[in-house]
Amino acid sequence: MSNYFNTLPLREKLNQLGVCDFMDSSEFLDGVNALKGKKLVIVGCGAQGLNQGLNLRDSGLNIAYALRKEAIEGKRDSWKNATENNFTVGTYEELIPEADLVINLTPDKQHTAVVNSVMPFMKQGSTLLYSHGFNIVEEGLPVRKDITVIMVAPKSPGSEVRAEYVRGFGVPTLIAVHPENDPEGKGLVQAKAYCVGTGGHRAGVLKSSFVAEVKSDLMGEQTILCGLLQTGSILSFDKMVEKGIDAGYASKLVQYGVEVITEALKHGGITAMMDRLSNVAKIKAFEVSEELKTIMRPLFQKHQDDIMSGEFSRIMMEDWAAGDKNLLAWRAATGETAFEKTPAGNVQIGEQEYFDHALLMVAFIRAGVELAFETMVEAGIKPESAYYESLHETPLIANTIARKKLFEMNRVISDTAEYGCYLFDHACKPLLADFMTKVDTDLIGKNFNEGKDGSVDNRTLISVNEVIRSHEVETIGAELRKAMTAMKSIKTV
Ligand SMILES: NC(=O)C1=CN([C@@H]2O[C@H](COP(=O)(O)OP(=O)(O)OC[C@H]3O[C@@H](n4cnc5c(N)ncnc54)[C@H](OP(=O)(O)O)[C@@H]3O)[C@@H](O)[C@H]2O)C=CC1
Ligand SMILES: CC(=O)[C@](C)(O)C(=O)O
Ligand SMILES: [Mg+2]
Ligand SMILES: [Mg+2]
Repeated sequence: MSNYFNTLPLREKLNQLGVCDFMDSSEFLDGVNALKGKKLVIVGCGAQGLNQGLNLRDSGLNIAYALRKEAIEGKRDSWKNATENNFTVGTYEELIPEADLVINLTPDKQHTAVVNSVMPFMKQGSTLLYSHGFNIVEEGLPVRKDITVIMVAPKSPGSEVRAEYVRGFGVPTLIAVHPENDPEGKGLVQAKAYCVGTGGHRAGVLKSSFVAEVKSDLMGEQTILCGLLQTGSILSFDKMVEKGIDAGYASKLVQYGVEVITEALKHGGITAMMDRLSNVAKIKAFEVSEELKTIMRPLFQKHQDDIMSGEFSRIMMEDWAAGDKNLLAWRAATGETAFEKTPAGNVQIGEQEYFDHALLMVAFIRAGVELAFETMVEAGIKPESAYYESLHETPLIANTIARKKLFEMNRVISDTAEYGCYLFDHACKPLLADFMTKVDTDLIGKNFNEGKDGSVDNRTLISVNEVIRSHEVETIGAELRKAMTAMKSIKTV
């Protein structure tokens, strides 16, 4: 086995990175019919496994879970997830031979072992489905040639795949067929039907490639979605406490603020988020985010470079071989941060206050979304894919932080995302050290508008608005949000 992407000539690399066709809703009129009556067996019942299974069953499909023997015998959480939700549970031997579709929702680090143990039981002409392309692209696992290999990748944490479906919406999703494994030409039809089953077609679907999904998903999760939300949360909290702001207030402002602030982003892009600030605050947040973009751009580019070259995968797989030594140590260290250990205070914070008292967080989010988008597009990822991966998924990740802080985010996201999140956080904090020495409570903790008469220079404001609104993430976002007619507002505070 070897990194599939690195075996491709440059032309083919760019070709596969650039596969990205927005699929019109008329492409999904056949609903789940292509999979109706088929036996769908999900291997793994964790963040994606459970939540996709609940959606698929509600969409009328026949779902069962094949779990490893130790999970069944040990009544592990995956067994509890499946049985408490009244799903049929069995072993590979019991369920895989009858399966028309085997859905591999185990951790990426286990994929080679899992697929090699499941494949011998898979019947001729069955299909293997992934929700992330790591095993195929970064490890190059060869799959039996009679098996169709497809991907349906929700651009969302597992918990929100379910939450948005229950709201009558869904999450943006990338679908793909592995060019090396589509012997009967049925991959796309099955991927579309599965995507309808998860509700993804209500939010937006891109016909993508395994390569494009991996190289964008790793970038989004390591930078804006998890890495910068972690770094920004910790730095914002620590600064407020350093400056004497009540720790309970600081904890609540950060924990719930990231959700409130990004809910505006979800509905109206960076423009809508920035418009929630007063004119004088918007100009300040713009200036701060421009400075943050300058400081962090090289780090975003390094993450994308390491993802493209395979260097990220190499170092992460070294940690797999070391029994997740770093992942577990970094997870424990995150749990020891003051932010994680300080409960949100029993204090009332109004929805607008989350904006007026947290310009720094608004600036972090604008800078991170734009940098992730720009860096992905520069690397050959198409704007539509970059939008889903940088802007739209940020509020979905923020929903997990609002529930139980960074603990919940790092629990729900994949171990792959969690590992990349910590890598970014460890590099970003020192990068921002000088910048943070200049930050005071006007930017985080207190009302920026206090003591100001609100006057601004018109030409400056006009110019700031123009820069914000003309960014490509805003123009492509406005287009893609037109298709999100079922998007619902969530109750944030
Ligand atoms: N988490 C997310 O939000 C997203 C994840 N993905 C992708 O979805 C896939 C699943 O990730 P995620 O849902 O986070 O995974 P989780 O870690 O949440 O769940 C993994 C599941 O696999 C089982 N499992 C673990 N090791 C093995 C093994 N060796 N053999 C068989 N089963 C095993 C676990 O159960 P037990 O240990 O009890 O056996 C658990 O049920 C990954 O490819 C990931 O990249 C894609 C988009 C988002
Ligand atoms: C939730 C998601 O989309 C991630 C961050 O890519 C993941 O968990 O791997
Ligand atoms: Mg992702
Ligand atoms: Mg991921």
